[in-house]
Amino acid sequence: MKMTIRHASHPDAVRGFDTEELREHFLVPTLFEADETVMTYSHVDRFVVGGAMPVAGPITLETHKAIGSDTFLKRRELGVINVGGPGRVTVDGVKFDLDPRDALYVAMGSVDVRFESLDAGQPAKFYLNSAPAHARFESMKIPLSAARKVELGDPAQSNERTIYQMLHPEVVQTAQLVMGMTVLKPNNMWNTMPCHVHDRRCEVYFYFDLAETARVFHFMGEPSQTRHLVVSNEQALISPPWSIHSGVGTSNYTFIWAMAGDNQDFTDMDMVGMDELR
Ligand SMILES: O=C(O)C(=O)C[C@H](O)C(=O)CO
Ligand SMILES: [Zn+2]
Repeated sequence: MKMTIRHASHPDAVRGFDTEELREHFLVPTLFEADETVMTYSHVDRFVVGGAMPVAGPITLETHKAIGSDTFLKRRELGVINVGGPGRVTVDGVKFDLDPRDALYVAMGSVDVRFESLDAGQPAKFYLNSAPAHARFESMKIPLSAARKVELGDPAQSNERTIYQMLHPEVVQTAQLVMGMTVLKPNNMWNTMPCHVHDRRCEVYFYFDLAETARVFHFMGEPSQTRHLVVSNEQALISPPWSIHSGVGTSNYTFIWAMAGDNQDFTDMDMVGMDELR
């Protein structure tokens, strides 16, 4: 396992960051390496974001000193969404086959977690989000078709999109993880604008379905001090609770969002008026 540690940042400090510092603190540039688990541990809500891409054989979820337990999920829960070819996750001997875009919730206390691809020519890419848990719920597969679907946006604002709420209290019980996927329709480039902050939860974004030369300009920062990160395909970023999170692409794209914190209420957002943005 490869592990990078990120510390939490105070908004007053971030005001002075240049482009490189912003990227070092908030962008997660690499998630998928063949036959590796690549993880970033953030001290924002102790959120772990990572990827597992099994090619030559299965990958086992290992623990790390940062996790502080003899198994990764002893005091944590895990959300998985497959963004590659067909794959399988085996949790303590129970097999969950995940087609592209399917999700899996893995319960706290699960010990033996293995990731494998079902077609070596088209490896699975398991995008991983983990947060501390206080109780064990049941591991459960959430096929894309079982997600709670919300249609949003307007072609006049270039933001028509479908939100698939996958790890959501109305779909599966979790301790704190909330997770899903937003698919922008063709010719629609904006997500989450008008924007919001939600101080009760952090949010982690993972952008994909982008061509090699396409980019998303992800907006962050305090409403009165906005900054941006230029994001390529299959990169993630950590959005601290005090930050807006919104983006515009050079083409349409898909992203996975995940939240952890004091509540699981998707609608608990503090909307930011357009006249507040600077
Ligand atoms: O497209 C959107 O709008 C979203 O996907 C919103 C995010 O899920 C979000 O910010 C939830 O807090
Ligand atoms: Zn949000």
